[in-house]
Amino acid sequence: MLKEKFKVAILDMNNDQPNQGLRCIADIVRGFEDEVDYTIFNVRGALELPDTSYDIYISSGGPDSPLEDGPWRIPYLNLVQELWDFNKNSEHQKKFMFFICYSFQVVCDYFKLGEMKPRGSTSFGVLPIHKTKRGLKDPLLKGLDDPFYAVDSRDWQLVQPRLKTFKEHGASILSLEKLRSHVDYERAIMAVRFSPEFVGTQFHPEADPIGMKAHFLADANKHRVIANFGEEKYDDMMDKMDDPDKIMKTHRIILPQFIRSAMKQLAPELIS
Ligand SMILES: NC(=O)CC[C@H](N)C(=O)O
Repeated sequence: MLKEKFKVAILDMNNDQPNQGLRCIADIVRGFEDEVDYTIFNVRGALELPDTSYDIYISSGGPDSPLEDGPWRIPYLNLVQELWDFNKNSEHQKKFMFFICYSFQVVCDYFKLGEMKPRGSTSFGVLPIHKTKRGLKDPLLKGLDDPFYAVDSRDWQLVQPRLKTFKEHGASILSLEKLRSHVDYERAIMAVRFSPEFVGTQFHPEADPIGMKAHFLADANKHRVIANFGEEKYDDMMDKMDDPDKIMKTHRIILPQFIRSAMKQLAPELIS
């Protein structure tokens, strides 16, 4: 008998801007091509949204303010709420959702988990991400060191978590950005488990060294990074990209592990 494939929806939040993220997400999902079919939806650029018939939803990063009042926002949040309610009301069948960077920010703001605000300066590069106590035990980050390394690229941050709201939702903080020595800064929240099925990261778990390297070797991008962050930061970032223990490891573990574990929960008898 032909096995039915799992349905994956990739929600492209890039607003038609060139980016590396979507190719990386699609590459990871294609790694499961025997088990899944996937469709890409251009949410901000073309107001496309999946219905609730998919099993797994992966929502990408994207440019500009996560508080932007675009026409995509209400329909997008309605979908998130519908999937959230579905999980609450369905005992066995569940919907799985992964929120990356921009999507993480949008949904953390929607769930009112903390203050979403612009940073003093852009955070950009391959940075160490620290696990919290909960993060050390959570299956999302299993197999990664503490700290582990990931691509961070953002002007916004989620700080001052509302712990009461976290508790009410059953959510937990899984990782934080590096401790900054100047005391006035607050550490941004880098990963959240919203529920057993909904998770998100402020960093980019999909980033792969090949794409990142190609992107930053291109003259225009190289010059932009050097002009904004200096040559030292550029060289440091390029070095870290080659290190198999840094973004390659994060790329290989987080999203594939999420997809595998979702499939296992969706149809335990089909996956060995
Ligand atoms: N890489 C991203 O998705 C960035 C998200 C958002 N535009 C920010 O600057 O914080």
